[in-house]
Amino acid sequence: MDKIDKIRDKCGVFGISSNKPISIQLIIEGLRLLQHRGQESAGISYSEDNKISTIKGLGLVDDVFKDNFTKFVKNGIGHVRYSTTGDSSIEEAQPLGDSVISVAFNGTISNYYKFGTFKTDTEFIFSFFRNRLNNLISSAIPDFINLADGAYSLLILLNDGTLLGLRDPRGFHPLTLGIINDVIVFSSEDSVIKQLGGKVIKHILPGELIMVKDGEIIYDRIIYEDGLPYSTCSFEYIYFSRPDSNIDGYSVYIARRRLGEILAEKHPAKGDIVVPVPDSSRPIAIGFSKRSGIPLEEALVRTISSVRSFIMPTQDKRKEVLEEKFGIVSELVKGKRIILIDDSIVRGNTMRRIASMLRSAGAKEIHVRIGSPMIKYPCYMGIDFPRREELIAYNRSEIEISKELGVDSIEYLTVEEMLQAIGRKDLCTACFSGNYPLKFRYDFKELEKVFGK
Ligand SMILES: O=P(O)(O)OC[C@H]1O[C@H](OP(=O)(O)OP(=O)(O)O)[C@H](O)[C@@H]1O
Ligand SMILES: NC(=O)CC[C@H](N)C(=O)O
Ligand code: SF4
Ligand SMILES: [Mg+2]
Repeated sequence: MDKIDKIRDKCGVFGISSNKPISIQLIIEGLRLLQHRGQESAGISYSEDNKISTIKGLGLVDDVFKDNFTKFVKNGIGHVRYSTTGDSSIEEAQPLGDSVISVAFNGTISNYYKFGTFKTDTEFIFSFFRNRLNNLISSAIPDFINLADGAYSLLILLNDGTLLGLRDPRGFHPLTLGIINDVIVFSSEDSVIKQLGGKVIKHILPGELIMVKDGEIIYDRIIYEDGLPYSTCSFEYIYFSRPDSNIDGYSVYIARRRLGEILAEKHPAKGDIVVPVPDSSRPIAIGFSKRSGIPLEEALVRTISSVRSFIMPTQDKRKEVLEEKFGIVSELVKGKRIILIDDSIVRGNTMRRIASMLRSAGAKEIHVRIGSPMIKYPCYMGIDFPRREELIAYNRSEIEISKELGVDSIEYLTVEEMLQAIGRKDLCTACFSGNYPLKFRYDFKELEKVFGK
């Protein structure tokens, strides 16, 4: 696999705990609805007769688990992965564990490489807890929180059926607790719980540990508090999460629409139509159109529904997806001044492709407006932007980027405007600002080497 070109997404976790055996299809369904968070591998661990079994495979949830796969279990965890450490091999897929303990997590342990030779940060988590099972709550988890830096929305399954859910003290990525027909569930995103006919009990707080077993909550406490605010990933609002999700009480859809409104106010453009780059930027374009009064037209049509280009593992694959991903309604763009809206630009693959499609279809002018700030720095907290050189905004001005992309103008939001739009100030902005809300200090050259080799 081409590591140099890799920019990867984050993962999705889903866990269940029931007082009577239920079909494992509930976990599969949960993972399917979280597929947008990881398309590299899918897996499930469940406990039965005091023993954990794990089934996992490479590919999409439907490639790994067929419709007729049945099994009745009380407690289990599932995972869809995009690797931020190691490879995308089956050995490194999650859940990762043995017959006694299994772990599934979303995030990146930024300092895992300091604790030994581990292929992935997940392997570090597994080995950390494997030898400390007797004192899990009293010392192992507090010790882990003290030692580990970075992001983790973590599920741990034990052979006796106990299921633990833990969110890191900065709350980088979401983790939600809910109930679906008497079954307690953990899910990366709350929209999935609602879609499956359940109720959200709570957004798990930073540093909060919840323990459930056989459908009952047996422990729920904030076990680590240092008085520092959340540093939730702003990218969850901009791109990763589903628009119908709510993170810590803030709606993703409304945040995206506001990003578009503020974009129109602070970075207006003269144009005939506003065109979103499907899918994630749609609510941003709606906000832009509403605030500017310029009509929205879906001149770009997404032709394959299930694939996100940015999270494909190699540059070739991303280009392949992009070649097939968009169709264009030429009649809408011919001779027109287009205001083209996307949520973010990472490498510029998408924008390059679309700009050339619009030109070929006869667009007169292309003005790009982006619903987030320029991505200039790597991420070591759950998404892999391993090398600065890959990022189109690294060491380039807006004018240079517009030339590089072949568009007439480009403007991004500032960090302040983005925070104002989302309505939260307590967000991580490291990939935009270079301010890393990590516990320890690092030599960033070393991190680039470890994560971006
Ligand atoms: O600059 P790039 O490296 O091309 O990455 C940025 C693009 O990737 C994402 O879309 P993606 O196709 O992953 O998913 P989406 O359909 O949900 O927008 C994002 O929404 C941008 O369109
Ligand atoms: N995207 C993620 O959350 C990845 C989880 C973990 N760091 C892995 O590499 O598997
Ligand atoms: S650096 Fe960017 S992508 Fe990474 S956690 Fe922070 S906001 Fe999210
Ligand atoms: Mg997109």
